This record gives sequence, C-alpha cells and structure tokens, in this order.
Amino acid sequence: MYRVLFKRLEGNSDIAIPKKMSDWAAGFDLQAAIQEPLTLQPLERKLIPTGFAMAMPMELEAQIRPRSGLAYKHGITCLNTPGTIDADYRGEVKVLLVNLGQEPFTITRGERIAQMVFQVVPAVLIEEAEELPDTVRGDGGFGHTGV
Ligand SMILES: O=c1ccn([C@H]2C[C@H](O)[C@@H](COP(=O)(O)OP(=O)(O)OP(=O)(O)O)O2)c(=O)[nH]1
Ligand SMILES: [Mg+2]
Repeated sequence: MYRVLFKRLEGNSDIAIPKKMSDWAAGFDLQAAIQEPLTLQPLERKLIPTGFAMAMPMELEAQIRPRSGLAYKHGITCLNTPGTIDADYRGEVKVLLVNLGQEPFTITRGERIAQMVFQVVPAVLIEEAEELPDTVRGDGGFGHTGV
C-alpha cells in the first residue's frame, strides 16, 4: 500500500478527499472546486481546479482520466487524457476538460468530473548506443502484419 498525502487548498473545506466509489475501483473520483457553475460550449476546453495538492512516493505517477458516464452521456472528456501528475508536483491538481458533445454542458461545484489512477513508474536510465539488439520485428510497424 502506498501512502499519498492530500492537502486541501484554502477555501476548499467542502471538497472531499479523492474517493473510490467501490472497494476495488481503480480510480479516485475528483470534484470540481469551482466557485460558480461553469459552462463548456461544444469544442470548448477549460482547466478545472480540484482544490487540492498532493505528495506521493517518487516511484508513482497519477493519471487523470475521464469518467465514462460524462463522456458517453455528454461528450465531456479530458483533452490530454491521461493527464500526468508527476510525483514532484506540488501545485493544485487540475483537470483539462473539453466538450466534444453537441450541447453546452454546465459543471457545478463538487461535481465529480474525472478520476485519478496511480501507477508505478519504473526507474529508467536512457543510454545512447551506436547499435541496437536485433529482433524478428526489426523496423516493421504501423500495421506491417496486416490490418
Ligand atoms: O491533467 C493534468 C496534467 C498535468 N497537471 C500538472 C501536474 C503535472 O506534474 C504538471 C505538468 O504536467 P505535464 O508534464 O503533462 O505538462 P507539461 O506541458 O510538460 O508541463 P511542465 O513543463 O510543467 O512539465 O501539471 C495537472 O494538474 N493536470
Ligand atoms: Mg512535463
């Protein structure tokens, strides 16, 4: 079990700690910490504050992902999905929503707008090399096995 510190930012005492809606859910739901209701017109994007910052162990990242219900019913998704929260980021977590639906969509304070999934990121050291080890695939890609 990894321990992640959650810090509620000033003026957000009503915003809940990111919460799983079932015991084995992968994602912690995130609430919109906006002061006033906010409307996204079709194709409009807006950065939505969540009212908190956090600190996680350095081997983790957090991914900000859309909620499928909002995507299916209203065309609301995260433009940069999955958004990446770096372990060393101490700023407010924000959600970049875009309205891909055909109707304006209004978000109110406290609405669950996205979810956050934690992942382990392997430590990687990139080294420059003159030659790469051979493989059967070689440079085949982009559908070279057929569609
Ligand atoms: O959906 C997101 C994506 C990013 N961030 C924050 C946390 C992350 O650690 C930081 C930087 O994100 P990213 O690396 O994706 O953006 P960048 O354009 O590369 O910015 P930077 O130069 O600050 O790394 O912005 C969010 O709050 N929400
Ligand atoms: Mg970056």
